[in-house]
Amino acid sequence: FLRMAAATSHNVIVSAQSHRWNSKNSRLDRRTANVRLVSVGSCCSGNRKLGLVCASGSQSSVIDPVHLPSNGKGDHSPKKSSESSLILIRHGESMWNEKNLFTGCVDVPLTPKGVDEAIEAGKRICNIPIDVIFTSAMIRSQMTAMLAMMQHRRKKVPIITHKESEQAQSWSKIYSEDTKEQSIPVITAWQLNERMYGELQGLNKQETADRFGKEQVHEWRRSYDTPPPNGESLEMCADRAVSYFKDQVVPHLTAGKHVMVAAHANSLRSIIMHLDKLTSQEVISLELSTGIPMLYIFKEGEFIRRGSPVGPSEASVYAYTRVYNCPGGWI
Ligand SMILES: O=C(O)[C@H](O)COP(=O)(O)O
Repeated sequence: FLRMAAATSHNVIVSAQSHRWNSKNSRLDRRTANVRLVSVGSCCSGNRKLGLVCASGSQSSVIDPVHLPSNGKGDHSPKKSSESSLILIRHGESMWNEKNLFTGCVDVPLTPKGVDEAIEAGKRICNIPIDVIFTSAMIRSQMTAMLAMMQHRRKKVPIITHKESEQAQSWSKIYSEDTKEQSIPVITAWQLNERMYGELQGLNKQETADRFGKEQVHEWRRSYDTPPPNGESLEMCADRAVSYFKDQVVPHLTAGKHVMVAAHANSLRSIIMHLDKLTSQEVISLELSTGIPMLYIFKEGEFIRRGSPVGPSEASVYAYTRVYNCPGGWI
């Protein structure tokens, strides 16, 4: 089956436990089978999943240089990847998500469940290289980024950079190159904040639907160009979030840096709409779950979607799947 799948120019991912991985690997002729065998397990939770995922599309070479498989000539030197990874993650459940309140630009923290979601997300991305982190100016996205990074295998310290004034910049200076090397800059940006929900902020979503009608509230929440009362439409949110992404995030990817962006449902929907070239109709069905990391590979100016990492792979090639969230959207 693997040879047939590979012969039909499909990239095939076989996710199996490491001992099965080795047995399959010994039987396969790696030169003919464009097959990626990964052992999907969690570096932390210990649970392992068996499954076969056929993924067509280009093979990612974003491999952690620490674990590079030898190329058969005894050469273990890290292969410089011509690709960068981009991780997008919506914050974990917030205290107003739990109460089903419209949050928008109100700055509320995570719930304990949201903390757990951020930690779980960190386990799933703990082997994916990250050189710089972007968050919104809101605590729920910053908490998510920090908690996720606590799980990262490299154990680098994420440090929020302060450039709001010359004094803030000078007073937060790090005077050791080694320490800087062991840090990851976290850049906070209001442009990545959640869309401003106007007069809906603080209202209960169900009560609002009862009052204004389900269709009207769905249009406010999911349409591209209909703003909530005195709030931002997705289009208005995209004007700031996508512009910031292009001007500030993409240059890091172009320079070969690996980036994580922790933000919000709608600021990320606007960015994903841009990355996936979704129409204003298609974006209506795009829903993002809290705390689920999404991986893109940036190569030669293009973004290749890789879905949500199902877990760190011991073979350090990242098992990823296109995970659908019914109905219609994906996470
Ligand atoms: O701002 C909020 O209420 C949530 O973060 C997202 O809300 P939505 O799912 O209604 O867009």
